[in-house]
Amino acid sequence: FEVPGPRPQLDLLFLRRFLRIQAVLFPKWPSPNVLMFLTLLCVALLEQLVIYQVGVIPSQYYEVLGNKDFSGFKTLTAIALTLIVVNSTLKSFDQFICNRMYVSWRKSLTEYLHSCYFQGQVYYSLHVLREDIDNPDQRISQDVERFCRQLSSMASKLIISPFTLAYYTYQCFHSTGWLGPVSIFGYFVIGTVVNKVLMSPIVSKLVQQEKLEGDFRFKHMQIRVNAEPAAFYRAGRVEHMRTDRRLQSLLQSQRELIGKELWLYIGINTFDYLGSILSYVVIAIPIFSGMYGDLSPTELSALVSKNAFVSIYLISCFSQLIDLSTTVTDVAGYTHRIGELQETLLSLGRKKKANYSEAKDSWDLDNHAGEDPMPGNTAFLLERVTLSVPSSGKLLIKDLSLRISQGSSVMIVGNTGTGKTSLLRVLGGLWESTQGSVEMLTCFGPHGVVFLPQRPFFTDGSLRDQVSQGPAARAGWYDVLSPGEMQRLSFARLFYLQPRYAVLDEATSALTEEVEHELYRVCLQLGMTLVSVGHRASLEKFHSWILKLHGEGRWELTRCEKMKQLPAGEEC
Ligand SMILES: Nc1ncnc2c1ncn2[C@@H]1O[C@H](COP(=O)(O)OP(=O)(O)OP(=O)(O)O)[C@@H](O)[C@H]1O
Repeated sequence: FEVPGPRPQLDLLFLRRFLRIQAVLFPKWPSPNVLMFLTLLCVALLEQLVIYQVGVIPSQYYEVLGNKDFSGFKTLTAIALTLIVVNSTLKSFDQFICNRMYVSWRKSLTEYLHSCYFQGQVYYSLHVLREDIDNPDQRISQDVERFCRQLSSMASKLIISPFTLAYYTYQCFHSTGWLGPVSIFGYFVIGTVVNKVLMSPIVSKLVQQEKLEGDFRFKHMQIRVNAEPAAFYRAGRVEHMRTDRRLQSLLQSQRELIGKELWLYIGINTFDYLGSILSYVVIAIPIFSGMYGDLSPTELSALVSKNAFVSIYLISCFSQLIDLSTTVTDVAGYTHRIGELQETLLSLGRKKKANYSEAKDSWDLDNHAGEDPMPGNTAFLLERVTLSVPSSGKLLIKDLSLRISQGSSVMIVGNTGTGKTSLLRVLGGLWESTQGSVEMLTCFGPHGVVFLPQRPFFTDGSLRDQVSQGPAARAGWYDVLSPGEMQRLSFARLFYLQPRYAVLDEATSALTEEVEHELYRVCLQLGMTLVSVGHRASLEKFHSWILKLHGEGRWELTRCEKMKQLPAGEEC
């Protein structure tokens, strides 16, 4: 397995992708996400103020207890209890805002990706024509979820760190001189460099593991969707083996990831424990250099306690940042996967926009009684079109010129794999022609063209939705209806929409000849012009032209003499 493109790492590409995602999470001022982030910043700052107060309480206890001051002890205890209540309330709010932010980020990022994914037919190009982006569905659902969860879990620590670092550096400088902050900063720089080296291989491993996770899930989905044919073929044993094989490679990748993480954990834990010793070394230096020679033992222990808190806290601020390394590697891995998807979606979207007008693409089902937005009686105009299979380059049709106008129905025939459906894909804007121009001069939907693909499309929704909205909740229409029933339902949709042009790709293959005849008759009576792909010769009489594809680019267009004349007065 190789991740396509550059190996995902903690590099400039990561930074660029991360910033691009941030622009989606924080689109403008004042968006709810920005406001939530600022609230989090305020709560985290307040929290730090209280933590500082709580932190210096032990040193005050030393003083009060050393002087046997009972009333001071009572006051101090009351203050400590109040501070603890305030602190825990603020901490809980901090967690609450982080969780809300996670949901809000997930909403923004997923909705953004959805808008790119469903725009034009980008989802089609992504799944059918692009092989470099694995499991886009998993990236949108699972990777975005984990990215937002991990990012929100480190949000409050990250936003507060510049403030706490600045404050405690000043405090540390105040009590230990320049030696304290300089040695702590030096320690942090070394820690970061070591961690960066340990983190990079984890990021690329994580990206690979997520791909294998997606492949494993996809295998289960394949079996779920094709449960019936698989059961007829008795495919259980083979599928069991194949699914287990995917599981094994996923588990192997997880083991390797854990192995690489071990070194990172060793790094993090070593720096954590070194940090706790470092704080006492930093305090010891002014003591041994005789700076506090005139203090009594009680005063000295109060001072040591206060200084220890300041430098321990400064070190712990840095340690917390180093502890975030594992979260950062996760975030970086997901950033690369989401970033790759975003880049591909945007480039596909731009390409689609350049080739196709959005106005022709969308139709509003509730308002289809209005004016025809594209008058004229030609639906498609093909000029010297050459068509090849995008992935293999196999030539299907060469130099085809064709005008499909109202009243001149065309039937496309030819052997298996000669490119009949591919020609419809070009008409529908799913594929691009290799040469020549394809113009669609009408819109999709009730006033223009409706496509009935070879596999009818049903989604969640009521029966009424299936007919009226076509391509809109009851799950499992595919499980409930027989192929023939699905084809009949597709025609119900066609008769409901009554478009001027209907493109039918073997739309009656599962029906009897009588029913097929009846359905085609109704189509003509409703004034539809048909572009059909079919194998039965009995269909020819419903068309004025026959386009025969011979494969390898050759084709033949003939006029059909058998065009059926509908008896006058025949009602549908
Ligand atoms: N997404 C794809 N990727 C690669 N090759 C494809 C793709 N879709 C179709 N092809 C290939 O293009 C050729 C033409 O396919 P097409 O679906 O147009 O055939 P057809 O004439 O409609 O066949 P049938 O009568 O079986 O429906 C076939 O060889 C097919 O394998």
